[in-house]
Amino acid sequence: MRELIRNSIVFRSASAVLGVSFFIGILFSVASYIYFVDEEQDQTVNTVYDLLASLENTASIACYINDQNLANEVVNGLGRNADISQVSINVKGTILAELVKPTPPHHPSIATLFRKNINHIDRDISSPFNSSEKVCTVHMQINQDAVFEHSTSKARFVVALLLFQTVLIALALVYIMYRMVTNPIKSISDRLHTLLPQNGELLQHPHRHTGDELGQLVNDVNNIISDLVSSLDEERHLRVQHALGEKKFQAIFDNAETGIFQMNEHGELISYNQALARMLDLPTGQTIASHALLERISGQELRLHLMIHSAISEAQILSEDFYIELGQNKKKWLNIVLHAAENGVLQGLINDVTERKQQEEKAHQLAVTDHLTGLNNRLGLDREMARLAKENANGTGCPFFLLLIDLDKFKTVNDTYGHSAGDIVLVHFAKILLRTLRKTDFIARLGGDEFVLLLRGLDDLSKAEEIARKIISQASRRIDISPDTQVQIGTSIGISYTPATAFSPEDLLAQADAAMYEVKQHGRNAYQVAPYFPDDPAR
Ligand SMILES: Nc1nc2c(ncn2[C@@H]2O[C@H](COP(=O)(O)OP(=O)(O)OP(=O)(O)O)[C@@H](O)[C@H]2O)c(=O)[nH]1
Repeated sequence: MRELIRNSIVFRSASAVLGVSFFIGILFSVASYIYFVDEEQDQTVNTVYDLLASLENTASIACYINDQNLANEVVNGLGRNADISQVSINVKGTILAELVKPTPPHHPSIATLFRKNINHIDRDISSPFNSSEKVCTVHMQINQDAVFEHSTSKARFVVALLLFQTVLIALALVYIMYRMVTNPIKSISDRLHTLLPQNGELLQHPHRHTGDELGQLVNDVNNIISDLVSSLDEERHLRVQHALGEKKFQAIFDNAETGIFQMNEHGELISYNQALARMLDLPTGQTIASHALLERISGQELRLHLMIHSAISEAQILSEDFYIELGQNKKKWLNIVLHAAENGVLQGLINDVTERKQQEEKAHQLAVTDHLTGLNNRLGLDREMARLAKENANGTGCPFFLLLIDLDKFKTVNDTYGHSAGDIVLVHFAKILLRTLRKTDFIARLGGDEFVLLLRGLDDLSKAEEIARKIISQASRRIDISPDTQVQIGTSIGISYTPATAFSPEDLLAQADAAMYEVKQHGRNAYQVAPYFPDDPAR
């Protein structure tokens, strides 16, 4: 509390005014004191001279006629002056009259610094009849202490008056400052302490300060308060809106069927909703399974990291499908949509697209399947050949044999027994192929009675020839097209080969086709191996 008072503007301004006033007052008082002491001492000496002048004629007569009584009167007259301690009249070295007064002991003080050094006055007295003839000398000893005491008492009075005036002016100044400045400021400050702007309260103008600087200050503070209150109202309104938005988002986040998540730039989950936990088969609980997504898409992490990098660096919304396995026979396709939010945080959505993927797969399968035999069709072959060509070019492929098969005299079956009989033959032949080949081999019907086999991973021509022979043998057996009708067909096979190096699918097929054409030319129902030129740059 004492500290508060000491720091208050009222206390400090009053102290400053009083301090400055006293300093100036004391300065002027000291100057006035010195001046008055000096003046008074000069005045005293002048008075002594005046007194001597008034008695000079009497002294002149007393000396001239050598009248001791008259000289004593002059001496006593001069001696009545309190500032003279000793008077004597000397006539030609002889004292005619003398007065010596007892002097009190001298007490030195700091004030005596201003004392003038006037010891004595000697005055030559002229003859009453001839002013140029000196008849005697009057010697006066000055009582310096008396002169000084007399002078300082007057100066002290003046100084006291001056100090009193200073005190009065200082107090008046303090009072005026208190009434006009510090008290109004204090009342504004006290009001500000208890002001409740949210209740619409404003500062009041101090009494008689409406139009001056303090009035302006109050107006400005009120304007700031009003602006502040309206800003606070706006902010409160925004906060409410924000809270509502958050609630809505939280409801969507909790109840959405879509998985919603946040992840960091390393692919670690920061937060996710229930839908995502269900999709990834995560245990429900407080702990965030941060590595769950990376674990579930095992083997495709690089794709996710590339996606994260692009989302951040290109500020794009990216979408990709990922394949996950949740235990045995529980496979899912998830579509992940990702975009960078801020500070390396990414937001994303995950949808289960397993059904769509399955339909796509079905459609794809349908597109590459021969409807009659269930084998691959030409499109299927083209895609498979393109895939193998890419693998071989990348160095990740394998050698294989291509067998191009064309049934012999198939047209006759169609023409003799009808198209459906031809279909039975085609399906029968397809079954032979499926029976004869490994699961890893590829079988396609290009159309009509033309088939292609890809014996993958096979590097041994004798084995390819053995398979060709087996097919020819099995296909040559009679086929029942109805309980009482049988047909027999033959097969012509052209064989081409590629090692695990880059190859041209068209060339490989053309080589087999040429070999097969040779077989047709030379009696059919046999196989022919296309010549293999490992150094042929055209391969
Ligand atoms: N049944 C049936 N016949 C088809 C189908 N697609 C094409 N064909 C017929 O299959 C026949 C194939 O003709 P070719 O291979 O030229 O006749 P081919 O008698 O085998 O002659 P070579 O090969 O020289 O022995 C044509 O008659 C086509 O109409 C089909 O899906 N089903």
